[in-house]
Amino acid sequence: MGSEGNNLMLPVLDFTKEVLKPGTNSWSSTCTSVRQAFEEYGCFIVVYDKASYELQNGVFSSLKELFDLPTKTKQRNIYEGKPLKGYVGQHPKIPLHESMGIDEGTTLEGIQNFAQKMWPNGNDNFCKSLFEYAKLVEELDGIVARMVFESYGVVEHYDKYIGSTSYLLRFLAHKAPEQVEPQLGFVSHTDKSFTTILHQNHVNGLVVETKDGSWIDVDFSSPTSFVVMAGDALMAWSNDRIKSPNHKVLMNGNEKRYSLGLFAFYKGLVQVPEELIDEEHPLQYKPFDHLALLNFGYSVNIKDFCGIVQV
Ligand SMILES: O=C(O)CCC(=O)C(=O)O
Ligand SMILES: [Fe+2]
Repeated sequence: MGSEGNNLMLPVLDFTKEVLKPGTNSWSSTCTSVRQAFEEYGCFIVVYDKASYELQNGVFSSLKELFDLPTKTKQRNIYEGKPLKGYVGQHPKIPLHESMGIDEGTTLEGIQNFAQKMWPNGNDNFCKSLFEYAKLVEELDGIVARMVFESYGVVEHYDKYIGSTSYLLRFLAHKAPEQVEPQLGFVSHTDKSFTTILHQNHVNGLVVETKDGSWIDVDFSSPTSFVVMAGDALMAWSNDRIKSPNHKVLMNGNEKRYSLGLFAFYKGLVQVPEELIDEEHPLQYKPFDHLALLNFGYSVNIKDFCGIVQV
């Protein structure tokens, strides 16, 4: 099912058990692996077993229920100036794709407001599953962020990150293609987030571009697998040590794919830490307002927004 028939794989990092305790040996070695994976691929797979079987089932049956609603109902979730939030579907260029998002998607209030729009009589199961899921993934994002900061020797950035980050929770559905050949589900792009954490049902489809232009089919069909991806804001923060990878969705086979993305946005100025500027790595980005980057246009290059032209 390879997009290019290659055998490339993303690194797989184990985030279960004692790895999650700062100060242990496994924590320190995982911090190093996180940094290496980010610098080499811009993303990696994490094995994270906090979500029970019941929760997984609850989340994916809620997503099915959501996308089975009439288009008119789904269109009630409008853009309102927040990229990634408004309903997208029946787009002629990507006919298999549908998506919609919840701003402040890790808060019960955000999830309930969204559910109210979709189901005016309420939907407790949806709210309960999605809130529990969002909290677990938010926690995972915090662990990854702490590991990144620690691996670059700036662990003191962690508290500020946790206090200043807001999350957009995005739901995606991709229909199975009618053709035998793989079909584009979602166009190639980089994320504008600091980090994005993706999860899916058992149907693969995510493809990620490597530095040398090959494409990796990402197998994260196991219920305990998550993809952690660097967005443009992490690329800028790291002064280009980490590159936000191009990625897209290619659909194959005859099953529908449901996926979720948790997008972290920093409410305030993102600035390259002094520790990451040296002769080998001259400053590449001016301090920038992350939410302004998002509103600047989803397809713009971050270098046109806040990049420093090297002379
Ligand atoms: O569905 C996926 O796995 C990827 C979705 C994605 O790239 C996005 O929402 O930005
Ligand atoms: Fe993406």
